[in-house]
Amino acid sequence: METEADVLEELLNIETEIEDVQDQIKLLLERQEKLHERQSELKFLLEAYKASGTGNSANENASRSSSLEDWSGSFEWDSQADDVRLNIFGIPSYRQNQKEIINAIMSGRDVLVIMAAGGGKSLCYQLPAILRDGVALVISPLLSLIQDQVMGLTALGIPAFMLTSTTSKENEKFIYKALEKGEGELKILYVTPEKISKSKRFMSKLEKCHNAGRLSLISIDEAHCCSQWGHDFRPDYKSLSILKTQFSNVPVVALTATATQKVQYDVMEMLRIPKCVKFVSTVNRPNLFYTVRSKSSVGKVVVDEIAEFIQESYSNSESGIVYCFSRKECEQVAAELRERGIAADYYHADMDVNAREKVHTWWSKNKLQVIVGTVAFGMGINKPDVRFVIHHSLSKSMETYYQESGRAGRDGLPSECVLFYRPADVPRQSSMVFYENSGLQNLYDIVRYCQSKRQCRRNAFFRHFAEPLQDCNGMCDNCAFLSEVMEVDVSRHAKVMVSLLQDTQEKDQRLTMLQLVDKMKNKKELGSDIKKEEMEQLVIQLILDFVFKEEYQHTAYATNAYVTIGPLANQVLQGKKIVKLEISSKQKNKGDSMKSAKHSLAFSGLELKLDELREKLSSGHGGIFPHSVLSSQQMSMISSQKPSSAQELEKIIGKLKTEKYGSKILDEIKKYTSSELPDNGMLNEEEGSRNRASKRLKTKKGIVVIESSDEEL
Ligand SMILES: Nc1ncnc2c1ncn2[C@@H]1O[C@H](COP(=O)(O)OP(=O)(O)OP(=O)(O)O)[C@@H](O)[C@H]1O
Ligand SMILES: [Mg+2]
Repeated sequence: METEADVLEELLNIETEIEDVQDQIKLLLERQEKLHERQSELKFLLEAYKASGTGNSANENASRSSSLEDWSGSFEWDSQADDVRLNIFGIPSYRQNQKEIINAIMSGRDVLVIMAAGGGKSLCYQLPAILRDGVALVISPLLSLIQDQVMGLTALGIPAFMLTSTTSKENEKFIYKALEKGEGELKILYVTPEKISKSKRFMSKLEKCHNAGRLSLISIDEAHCCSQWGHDFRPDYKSLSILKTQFSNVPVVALTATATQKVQYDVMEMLRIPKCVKFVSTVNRPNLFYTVRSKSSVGKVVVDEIAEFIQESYSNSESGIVYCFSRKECEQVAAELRERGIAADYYHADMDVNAREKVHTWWSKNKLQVIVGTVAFGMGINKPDVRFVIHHSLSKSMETYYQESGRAGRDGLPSECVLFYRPADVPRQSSMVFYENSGLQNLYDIVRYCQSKRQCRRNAFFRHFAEPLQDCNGMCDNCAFLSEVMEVDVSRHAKVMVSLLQDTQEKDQRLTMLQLVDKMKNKKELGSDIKKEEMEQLVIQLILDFVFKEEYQHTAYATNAYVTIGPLANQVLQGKKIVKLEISSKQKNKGDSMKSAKHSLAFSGLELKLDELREKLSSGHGGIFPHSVLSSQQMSMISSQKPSSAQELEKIIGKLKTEKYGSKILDEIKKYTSSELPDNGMLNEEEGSRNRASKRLKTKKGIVVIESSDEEL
């Protein structure tokens, strides 16, 4: 006979099972949504393959243009464009897609450019701005970006101005006159989007300029700011739709470093350029070496490791960035790096604008080696020769990590991106992002990237941005050290962990990740075959696998993250789910990964001399940035070709720079070559490059040759 108690028990069991099933349904629905998203991305890719008619070569398709028109052919402006490229910009050849984009703009078409950070988007609109008659309007979101650009263009002798809150009355008058009456020399005018949305006066002058046929093109930089789906939405970008409405015959060029399909459509719609020619270059940055290093739980040890890395690999003050989680952490890490002899300072949103600008400028002028920043140190960074970006803590998504790490190596030279990861940083981040739309999903994507010791880091980016896979060329830690990883079956540990958590929950108690790991240590039956760090890694693995989930509770001071039972916990208990953990058999940390990536990172003796010279010249030319005088690439070309006449030098840096700095550069080359040892061409020891020569020898072993040149960027 069934008693009331029996019925009650069965009812309770059924209710628990229903909850369990509901959790699983939710999970499956989420999975279905992700699959749908991926399905549409793949369909798009397939279309792109078909449209380009190039079969299935990933590399060919890494660069896609949505139009069938051929923009790489000959055009009437070719020779003039080549002349401006070399003799004004000092750029010896085009990079991937630049020529085609320039041709499309010159033909009067609207254009959407998706090109990785440092790919060379600026040239794509600056060169047509010079070739076309009239004034080009450039909209850029940040004052600091605008200032850098105007300063760089002015140094090249290009009449570029900005109209912002910092513009003098005199310059404002000049600009308005130039717009209204075509008086004075003005080729490129930079404004922030607020100028378009808020200044009627400006808009009326712009209309006059357009009516007189003098508005040559409109360029919208960092165009992802238009979209709410982008990572940096700016409401003022919305008002830019007026530009195409008012000036329908003027070509609009929208440029951004990353944009998912959704963002691309949004940008096209927002800017009213549905028929634009779209140029999508690969997200691949072949010159970046990606590494994830395991992070100690002791703060001082982490800073020691960062300092050691910088001092070992970048002892000549090559620039870098260290990203931290919080403002307090930034200040602390900067101070500790300074204590260890590294010229570092911090940058975050709590500082006043002047202090921030000062730190940024010092760093841009190589007077400070490292900026320790929060995410606030973001879009305005224009420095091309950042050699390393270190993440002291986890980023909140793959997209932000791609952006932040992508600030390294914008000049195309080998650079490193190192992320210090420890599982305990996950709840720290998740308690900040869990309330954001897809916040946890995005975070778990980057956590998967960090936890993996096998998957190519680069491939993770290709997958994320729905791009065909390309070769990594050994340019990530996992590709370089694959053989040192074992997969260990930890199902037994997972089972114990699940039951432990279930018991705790039944007692109405909660556990954080670290508390759970602590309790696991007391489980005698497991012995000590997996270490504490691996146990932490396992908890995160189980969260990623839906065996556990995170839950949050607000206190007066913080939001705490707890680990609770997830929808697939029963599968582990019933032995239906095998849990595996990737464990390194050897510490691959101690910088060996970096060494394999080193590829002539160090300047040679002559480059070092040129570096000193550009430093001097830049302060003598109104304090422009050293890289505006000579880029790292130009220094390297000069040092290998050693031109001995102005004509030879011109072929590398163009006429304008040769006229300005040529005699000093040639003097430096002459001085240097006459001090070289006559017999074997080895460096004079005294010239010996502050350790660089010996460092070169040390790092020459195991060089990974990056086959890409500029063309592949
Ligand atoms: N064809 C080229 N050859 C050599 N260097 C180039 C070429 N085109 C651009 N550069 C250099 O590359 C660096 C990056 O260019 P640019 O600032 O235009 O990048 P970007 O695509 O706008 O990147 P971001 O998204 O970070 O703003 C600059 O120093 C620029 O002078
Ligand atoms: Mg740019």
